[in-house]
Amino acid sequence: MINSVEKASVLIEALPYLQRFSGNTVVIKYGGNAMLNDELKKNVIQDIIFLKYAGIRPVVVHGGGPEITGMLKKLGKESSFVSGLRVTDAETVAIAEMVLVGKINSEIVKLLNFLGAKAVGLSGKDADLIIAAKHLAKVRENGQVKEVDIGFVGDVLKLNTSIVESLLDQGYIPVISPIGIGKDGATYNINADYVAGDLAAALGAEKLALITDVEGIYRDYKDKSTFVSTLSLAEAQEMIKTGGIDGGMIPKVEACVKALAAGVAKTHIIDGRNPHSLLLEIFTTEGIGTEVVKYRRYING
Ligand SMILES: Nc1ncnc2c1ncn2[C@@H]1O[C@H](COP(=O)(O)OP(=O)(O)O)[C@@H](O)[C@H]1O
Ligand SMILES: CC(=O)N[C@@H](CCC(=O)OP(=O)(O)O)C(=O)O
Repeated sequence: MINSVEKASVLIEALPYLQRFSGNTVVIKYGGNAMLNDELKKNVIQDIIFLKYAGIRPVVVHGGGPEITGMLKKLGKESSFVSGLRVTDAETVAIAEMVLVGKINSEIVKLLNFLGAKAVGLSGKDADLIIAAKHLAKVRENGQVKEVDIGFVGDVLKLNTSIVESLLDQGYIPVISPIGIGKDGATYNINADYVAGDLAAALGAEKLALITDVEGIYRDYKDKSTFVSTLSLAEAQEMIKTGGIDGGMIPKVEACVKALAAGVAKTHIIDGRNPHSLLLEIFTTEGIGTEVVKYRRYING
């Protein structure tokens, strides 16, 4: 148990961060792998509500990859991924939309409201929030990059952020599903990390936090002693090139790169399996995940 002096020092440690971030927008990507049990879900939701009551403007983009995979399996469809992205045929995009918008979004909104916030769920189709274009996956083969068609997988072409800004101005927490609408009228399945990165850039957010199910980034994923707490943009890009970062971590790091390039001050990859990791990353000096920053010497907050 910590004593009262220690308790007070924990609160005081948060003061400069509260002063600095109050009034700023923070985009939080809540990944499907960090939603696997109710207790952890509650912790993440409480952290988001804490941010709101600390004067921060949180925007939530959620994933749900494991639930989509589970539903496809129930329907007799196997999932496959290319460079961390789901191969998405017409049937799969309909199921992904159903799971993301119909199930996961409404559950997050319910929990936020139940635990004391005012949240509003949005699909990328609402108010044309996410206009998408077909994404071609990039595959590295013998040192060459090849583009592969993986179906109804989208890139963010344009974000109409005014609906998000209006909701924030009225005190709501927007909760966004990574489903986009194409100019061709087709529905696109977009990796939630990309939506979060683009949204952080478009909103001029202070921070982008990606909540997942690993401690952060490892230089060598197989060797847990190689955990990195701070990574520069250039180092992260080099790790993607050399294959040090692969699978589901690729879209995360690419999202960080995009947000940083657009002026977002810091991006964080955080382990949602650790209770209250979001608060610890934002309001304590050491943090607990990996921060990806423009330059390594950026150490202030
Ligand atoms: N260098 C790396 N450091 C950490 N994780 C990595 C690395 N390279 C690949 N990964 C993989 O990325 C995964 C996280 O992505 P993903 O499973 O898609 O998460 P989410 O569902 O939260 O978006 C990790 O569980 C790990 O398997
Ligand atoms: C194109 C693509 O891969 N879309 C993702 C969308 C959900 C997502 O991003 O969920 P996580 O964040 O939990 O991985 C998918 O179908 O799984």
